[in-house]
Amino acid sequence: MDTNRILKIGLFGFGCVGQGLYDILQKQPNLPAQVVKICVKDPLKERSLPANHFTFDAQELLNDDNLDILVEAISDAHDAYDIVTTALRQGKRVVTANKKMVAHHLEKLLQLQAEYGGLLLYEAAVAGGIPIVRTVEEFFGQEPVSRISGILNGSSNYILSQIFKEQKPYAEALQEAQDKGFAELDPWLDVSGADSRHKLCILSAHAFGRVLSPEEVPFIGINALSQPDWEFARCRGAVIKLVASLHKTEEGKLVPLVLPTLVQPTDDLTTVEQEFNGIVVEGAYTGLQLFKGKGAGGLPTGAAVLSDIAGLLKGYQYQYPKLQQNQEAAELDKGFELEIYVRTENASLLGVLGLTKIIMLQRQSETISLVGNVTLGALVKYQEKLRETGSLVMATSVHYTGHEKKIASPELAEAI
Ligand SMILES: NC(=O)C1=CN([C@@H]2O[C@H](COP(=O)(O)OP(=O)(O)OC[C@H]3O[C@@H](n4cnc5c(N)ncnc54)[C@H](OP(=O)(O)O)[C@@H]3O)[C@@H](O)[C@H]2O)C=CC1
Ligand SMILES: N[C@@H](CC=O)C(=O)O
Repeated sequence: MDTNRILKIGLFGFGCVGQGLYDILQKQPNLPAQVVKICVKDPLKERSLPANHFTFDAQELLNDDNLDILVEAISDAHDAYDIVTTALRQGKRVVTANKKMVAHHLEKLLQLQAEYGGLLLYEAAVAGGIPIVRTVEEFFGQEPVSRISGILNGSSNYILSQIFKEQKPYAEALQEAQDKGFAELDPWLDVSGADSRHKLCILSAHAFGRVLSPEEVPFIGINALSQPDWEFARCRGAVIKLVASLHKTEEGKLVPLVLPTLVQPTDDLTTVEQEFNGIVVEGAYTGLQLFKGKGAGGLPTGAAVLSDIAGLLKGYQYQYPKLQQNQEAAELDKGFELEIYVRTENASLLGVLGLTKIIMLQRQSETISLVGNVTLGALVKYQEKLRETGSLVMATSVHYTGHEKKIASPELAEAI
């Protein structure tokens, strides 16, 4: 960071990410940046720093004109929105880690920056320490991208690794993800796939020039998985990963999805384990590239925040080149078909999903499992019902292509 005076930072939140940033700044005293004041919520909580470092009043930081940059790293997306929009209305420079807030309010955040001259960066909001936002924004700014897909939630990936590799029960693996600071305060966001969907929406604006609303992205999480699903994966010689994917069809329409997905040993994502994230970007000229790194945790995420701080100091701002290029927002391809594995106790749901090319796998008392093709439109429409009924929808391939009738294993296949 090249500045001739100490940069004064006002920090909101002193949990995993806030503390991560603070610790990095302590580890590198040569950095000309200092956290001057920290705003937190709970006055009764024990802190690792003396009390005079903290305030419980957000206005104290928002009204302090001596602060150069505000860093927002709190767990509450509503309060984060209030803090960030207030700061942007004051024309301030802000870094946020809050993907839920950015995904739900990107249009507004862009408008406020244009209107009041403030700046907002959010590298930490997507894939922790992997510099994917800036890579997509900068490197892929001019090159058409046809697909961006991968593992965007460290907690889910950690849990799946623990279940597959260490044979740990789900609840124990989730508790570990929470203890290690990977999980959200409300871990439903992680295990339901909602957090991955938020990150996919953010990447969409940079990679495809389309501000996707989270409501447009169907999501099913790893919380829907149970024993027969692991068995199905094993029979197919695959592992299960939570994959978020956005690709462009030949007609130029978009297909966004967040689903547990069968990943084969030959697929790039198979090497992405524990809290790591892995993102495959397919560019028109560069072809496929895999970006892999720590997707959660205090230090990797704190490092992403630090890089945004340094970026702001140098006057860096997102240009959203794809948003500038796209005059008309790309439509979603609601008719796009993909092959899925479904397990449900709600037979009527199978009817409304409009599945085609069905292969019945198993019927055990109330539980039915089958493989068939479904459209994106049906998943968007019935995702809530699927979640409510504890049904699982899992993509049978990361490539979403082959609709070929492949029987999972002779012992599972009851009838065709
Ligand atoms: N953990 C991770 O690996 C990553 C997290 N993120 C995102 O970063 C943000 C922070 O996550 P994380 O550090 O894990 O969360 P934690 O739950 O560890 O910490 C949250 C912090 O926010 C504070 N806080 C909550 N509400 C308020 C409020 N209204 N005003 C002031 N402070 C408040 C809490 O205060 P108190 O201490 O008093 O409870 C706490 O210090 C979230 O948006 C998360 O999604 C992004 C990438 C990775
Ligand atoms: N809870 C998130 C934290 C980083 O974004 C995750 O597990 O990926």
